[in-house]
Amino acid sequence: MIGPHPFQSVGEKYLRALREAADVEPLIVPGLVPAGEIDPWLDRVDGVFLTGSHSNLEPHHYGASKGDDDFLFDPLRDQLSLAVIRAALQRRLPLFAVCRGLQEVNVVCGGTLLQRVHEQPGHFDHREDLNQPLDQQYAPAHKVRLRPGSLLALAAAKEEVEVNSLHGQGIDRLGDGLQADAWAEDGLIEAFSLAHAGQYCVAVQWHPEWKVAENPFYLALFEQFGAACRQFAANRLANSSSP
Ligand SMILES: N[C@@H](CCC(=O)NCCCC(=O)O)C(=O)O
Repeated sequence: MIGPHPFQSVGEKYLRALREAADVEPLIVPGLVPAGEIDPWLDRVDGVFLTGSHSNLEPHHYGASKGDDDFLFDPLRDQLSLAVIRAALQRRLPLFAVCRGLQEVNVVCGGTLLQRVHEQPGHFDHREDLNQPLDQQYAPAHKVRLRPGSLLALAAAKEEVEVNSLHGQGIDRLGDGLQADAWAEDGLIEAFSLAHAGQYCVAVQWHPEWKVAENPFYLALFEQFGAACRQFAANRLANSSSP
């Protein structure tokens, strides 16, 4: 809501990272597009990027009940994202998911979420301090261990990196066909990819779009996504011109 009017918006930092780091041109799909009408949009793109959001997935999407928290929900986002993810997986479209986006892909693949990670025994608080300036909120917050051989480990050129952390929810059960690629020190899965190698799909719980040009690891993640989109576009062209 901006004043009395509802708006649909996307954070500029995501658009900058896509244009300046991935070197792709973002197209913003309105949340009003019904799930059954996304095909014409997906026919025109070479990849899908899912942003973060302060809102949470409605728990019924993963068989859980709403707690008594005053969580912010966004059913339009839910219905659009979940439909786009299903179609992107079916089309083998490159898929890069950040924070809420990771949670959405996990749920589409049959996984579940912890609604309050900080209340789980053995987990620490992964939320940002909203009273701090943005540079502090998006500063490196904890280490993650990267799966050897993963695209993340390739991007980092090492097996442990520090990442920012701005989320109250997280992966409980990892979805079918997904492989964990990063773990926080408290064991929380912080990133995953598809277990099969036939499609670029990287989902991370942190925010690599933040000042992406100043962080070689974050930059490499967007460059990988941009390369995957261009490969998809080249394959599409080759298939369309082959007899
Ligand atoms: N609401 C979910 C996901 C958190 C998230 O995506 N935060 C993004 C903050 C704003 C932004 O940078 O886009 C959770 O709390 O786990």
